[in-house]
Amino acid sequence: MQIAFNSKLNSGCISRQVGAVVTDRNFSVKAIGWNDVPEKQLPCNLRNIQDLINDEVNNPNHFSLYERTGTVTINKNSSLKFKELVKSDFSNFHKESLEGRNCSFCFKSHQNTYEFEKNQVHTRSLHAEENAMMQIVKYGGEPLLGGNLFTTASPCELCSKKAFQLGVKYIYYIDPYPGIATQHILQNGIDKENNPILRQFYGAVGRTYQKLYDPFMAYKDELLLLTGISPKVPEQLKAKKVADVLLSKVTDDSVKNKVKEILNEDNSLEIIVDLITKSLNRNDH
Ligand SMILES: Nc1ccn([C@H]2C[C@H](O)[C@@H](COP(=O)(O)O)O2)c(=O)n1
Repeated sequence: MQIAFNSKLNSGCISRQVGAVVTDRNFSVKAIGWNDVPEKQLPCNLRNIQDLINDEVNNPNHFSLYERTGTVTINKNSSLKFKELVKSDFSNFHKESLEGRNCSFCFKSHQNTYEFEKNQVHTRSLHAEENAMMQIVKYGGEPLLGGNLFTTASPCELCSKKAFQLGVKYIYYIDPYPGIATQHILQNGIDKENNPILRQFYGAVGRTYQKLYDPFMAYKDELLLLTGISPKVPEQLKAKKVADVLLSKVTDDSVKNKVKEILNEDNSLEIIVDLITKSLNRNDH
């Protein structure tokens, strides 16, 4: 879920940022997605309303033909230009109030208001879940049959249908997204055992995850500081290392055999050190 949580930050949606991850049944990540416009369209957060409503348009291709020239039907006999409606909404806009920040706008909110509708299809973005699932269609990958969908917002009806169709088994979400997806789609299988299982995620995510799992130093170093315990070279190994040096220098077979015999003793290191010390003392005289 942390991957889904992080990926939502890539979203250019100014209404809500959502992140999603799809995995196979073994939780091996197969694709990641976030809600955003189709590739090579301009995300909402980068569009400037002034490019649409000012008569001197700087970037006309930042806005769709509909936004620039389309009309909203008011009733059978009358319609109003979308752009004029937006213009009227922004008639009191003073860019100074944003202190240099970009003034974008949410097409879905405006269009729905003008139509007196609540049509989520008007969102310019693909949903995070569908974007994740479509990565596999776009770039290739493995089927999601029996797999998992992690999403920071529960799936809408459209994404639920797609997850159902792909045979996703478990859907984990953080925030409930309004709608009838669960009762109407996810629980609607003829054989109930084929229904995807929707589970609200519990556990640490975001900054909490970071705080909980990010050690302030390597835990083994912290343990060393607290307990003073660290691995020690066994005495026998030390003896062997010293003996190896001795054996590489000595040519006399009887001395070599003596060294090998000493190595079999429990206190071999002590004996070797003792012998070397005695030999050094002898040389002193
Ligand atoms: N399960 C969901 C729910 C919403 N969204 C995205 C689509 C839109 O970009 C934005 C819409 O949010 P709202 O309905 O709050 O405006 O969130 C999404 O990707 N996945």
